[in-house]
Amino acid sequence: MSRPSGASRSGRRDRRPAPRRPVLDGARLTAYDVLDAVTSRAAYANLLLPQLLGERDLEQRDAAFATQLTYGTLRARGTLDAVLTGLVDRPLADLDPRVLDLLRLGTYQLLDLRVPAHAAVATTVDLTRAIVGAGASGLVNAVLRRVAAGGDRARWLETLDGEGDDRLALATDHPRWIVQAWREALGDETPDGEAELEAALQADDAAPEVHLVARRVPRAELVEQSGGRPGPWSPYAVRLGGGDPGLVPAVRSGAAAVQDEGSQLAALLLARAPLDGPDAAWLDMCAGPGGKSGLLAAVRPPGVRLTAADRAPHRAELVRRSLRGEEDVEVLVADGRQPPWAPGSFDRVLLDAPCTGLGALRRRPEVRWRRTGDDVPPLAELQAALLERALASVRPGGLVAYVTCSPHTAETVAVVDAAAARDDVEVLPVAPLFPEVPDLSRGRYGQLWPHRHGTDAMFLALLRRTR
Ligand SMILES: C[S@@+](CC[C@H](N)C(=O)[O-])C[C@H]1O[C@@H](n2cnc3c(N)ncnc32)[C@H](O)[C@@H]1O
Repeated sequence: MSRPSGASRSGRRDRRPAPRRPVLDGARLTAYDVLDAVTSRAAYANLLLPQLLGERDLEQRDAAFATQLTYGTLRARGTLDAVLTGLVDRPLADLDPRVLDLLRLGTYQLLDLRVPAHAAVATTVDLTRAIVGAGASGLVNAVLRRVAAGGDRARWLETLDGEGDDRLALATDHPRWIVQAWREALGDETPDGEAELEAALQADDAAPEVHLVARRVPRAELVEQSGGRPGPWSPYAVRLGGGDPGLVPAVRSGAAAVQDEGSQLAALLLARAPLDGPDAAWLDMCAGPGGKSGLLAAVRPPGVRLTAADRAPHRAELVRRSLRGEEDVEVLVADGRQPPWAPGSFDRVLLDAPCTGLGALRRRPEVRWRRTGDDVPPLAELQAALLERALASVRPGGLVAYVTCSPHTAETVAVVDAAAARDDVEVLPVAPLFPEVPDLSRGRYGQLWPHRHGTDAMFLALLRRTR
């Protein structure tokens, strides 16, 4: 995987004549540029990295290495910082942020990749000299040599000597508060306790498969076009082993799209639930960017009108694009807490609530360190307010599906339990609607997990307004 500095053929800076400077390694430079953007302007690696890889024309092998470096370094930040803390003579927060990112990049290679120590150190020192200056490169050289002398991750974990959740947090690259949130979320449904907790945490560290949704194309045709295989749970899902989904004809035409199979089940929850009485008006209350609306539009029975709303105008615009070509749909820019529609207007409402997104940690390597436990209470308050309005938006007897891409108890069970305590609300168990999906029950609700289902950790709940 590694390449000595000087062997790179790619990256704009590589091609510049630099007689007295080392030729920079394109993969490592790209990884550094993403780390720097994540640190300095809160960029999202999953959006920026593909853009840079496209612009820089890296060879496939280098692009794969850049991806591994970027995602691995971002995910492992807690462990890397724990190692570095003991080796730098000042608080890490007092370092030049560029130097800290370079130290993390080098340390990740030493701990987790089979990059020879001399290559990991030398290439990081070269990068530091070019990006920050010669003074900083001395510090990076000295610190990385000490990291290398401490051995790989397993040896460093012994040295750091954490116990219980601290050990688990370091070993699986999660902040401690997320370890605790996962333990609580797995709770009583966990047959093998700690072993499953560790499996759940480790699953956040593996690259997810790409899933497609066959909206307006038979799934068998999408399987053939994409070379994928049918997803096990959603009748519309195709799981790809590899390849660029953008090249699949049905994706290009809009008849199919990229969508996690768990998100497909969340939309199907609303569509599948049995309903007495009229069934003509559906609402997707927090619809942007329109993934679930797209599937709802495709699977609704004839005669159902779909309204999709989002507070953010640019997100509503994405919903419009996702619903292009669909008839009998309406897209609104609206705050679900103060909706423009009259109470009781809908037969079914999907509330895919804004949440921490902790259920999609596989896709966003930096999110686990960007989020903190303090983010949860204000979101839970917003979720409760939106759920109250969602219940007011359905007619008596109407259904509300409450879903989040987070398994955190405060955003899921606690929000729905509080609403279900009302005497005009009834909980409908989720698992019987998906008999094909094993280990779905979280009490009366449903919980998908990457380690169990190969999906994002979507939470699913179904409520009926009784009067
Ligand atoms: C989890 S995302 C929805 C994802 C979407 N259902 C999909 O499948 O593509 C939550 C959305 O809620 C929107 N949102 C946040 N607060 C809102 C509010 N008060 N009213 C309506 N939408 C809101 C956000 O703009 C965001 O697009």
